[in-house]
Amino acid sequence: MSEKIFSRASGKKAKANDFVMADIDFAMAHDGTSVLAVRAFREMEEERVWNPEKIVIPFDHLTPANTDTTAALQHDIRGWIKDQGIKNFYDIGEGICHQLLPENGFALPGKLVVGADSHSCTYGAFGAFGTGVGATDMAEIFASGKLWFKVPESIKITAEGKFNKGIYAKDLTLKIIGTLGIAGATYKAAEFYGSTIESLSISGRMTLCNMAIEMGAKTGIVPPDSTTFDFLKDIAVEDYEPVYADEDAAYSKEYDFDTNELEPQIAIPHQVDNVSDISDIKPTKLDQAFIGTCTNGRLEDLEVAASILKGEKVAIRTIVVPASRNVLIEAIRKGTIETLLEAGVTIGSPGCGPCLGGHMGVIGKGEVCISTANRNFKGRMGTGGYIYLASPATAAASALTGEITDPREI
Ligand SMILES: CC(C)[C@H](C(=O)O)[C@@H](O)C(=O)O
Ligand code: SF4
Repeated sequence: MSEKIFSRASGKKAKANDFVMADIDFAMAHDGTSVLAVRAFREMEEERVWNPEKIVIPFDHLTPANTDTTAALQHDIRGWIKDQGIKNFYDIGEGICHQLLPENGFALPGKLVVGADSHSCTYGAFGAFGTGVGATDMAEIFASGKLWFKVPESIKITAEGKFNKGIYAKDLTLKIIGTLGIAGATYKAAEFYGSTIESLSISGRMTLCNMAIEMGAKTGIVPPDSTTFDFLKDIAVEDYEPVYADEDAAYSKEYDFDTNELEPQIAIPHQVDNVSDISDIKPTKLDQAFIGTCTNGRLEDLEVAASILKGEKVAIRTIVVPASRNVLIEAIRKGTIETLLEAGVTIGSPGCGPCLGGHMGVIGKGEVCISTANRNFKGRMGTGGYIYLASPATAAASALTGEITDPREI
């Protein structure tokens, strides 16, 4: 799939390990990285972006601004965006970049979608080649619409079977990363196949592809099917042509997972591949639960949490941050937010929230948080804190008891 996408984007037959200069279909930078990309763009003495229609800028990481420094930087970028005529600008409260690009039809099958954020691999859920680059590379894209790539080799990950009750895409994702390791897929494109993958909703596929970078992958890709096309029906911003791997496509490695007996999975601090079945986890007291992020802040995730918390009261600080304004509105319409509020949950404004420790739920020294995010690095949510990663169901069940709890036992 990757060779086909790069062949189209570079205008010549691209094979794994070739170096190509590729045309970017859509480019994204957020409030954090746009500051650095625009600085580099100015240093390069560039004046106009190559195509304002192709650039998408969501403000999500530190929004609403947490300090006067952040506010001033955001003010400057808003001016630049206006000046450049960039219409696809999503200001505070609209949501997380990796939620907004899909919701607004920029993540499309067969496209090359590049973001100045490591989790841009999320767009692979739609059969795009989605990948993250540094801010200076993004400045080059802003200027020319092109960037060089080494075409990655591909690995094939097949998951067969049906989840039992209480098991979700996040559990499969953590299982895969725990098995391959944080460097298990370095610079590879991970293609996902099998009955489990086919049965995943768009939301579940996004959870899976979102974390491809956590095993070092350049991207994760799910072949587009009717689930994908239904989702994109009225929202795709332009025409697209899906690509599929050939029957005899070469993979540098293949992995098989049986999901019939999968248990809830937990990633233990401070590494994402330090993954364990929940039944092997020692009793662990918690100070906070956080449900949100580009990994698990969608409507489905909030609904799973609400179904567990309905009519109950949380035992610890519990923060829910919807991934976008649309998610929040839908969750209000369906009564999900009311259920969560009645259970004692704190709702944050759509965006990254405390995911990377900037605001809205940072944890203190020695504190322990169960989180639905994608990273549990040391200090990420606050110096001296401990982060356990899990599904929204496990996080909600744990919020009720105040310790890591199997959602199948609630
Ligand atoms: C701030 C940004 C550069 C960073 C990333 O690229 O991933 C952030 O989104 C994260 O999740 O750590
Ligand atoms: S929600 Fe977290 S992982 Fe996702 S883009 Fe924001 S900071 Fe990065």
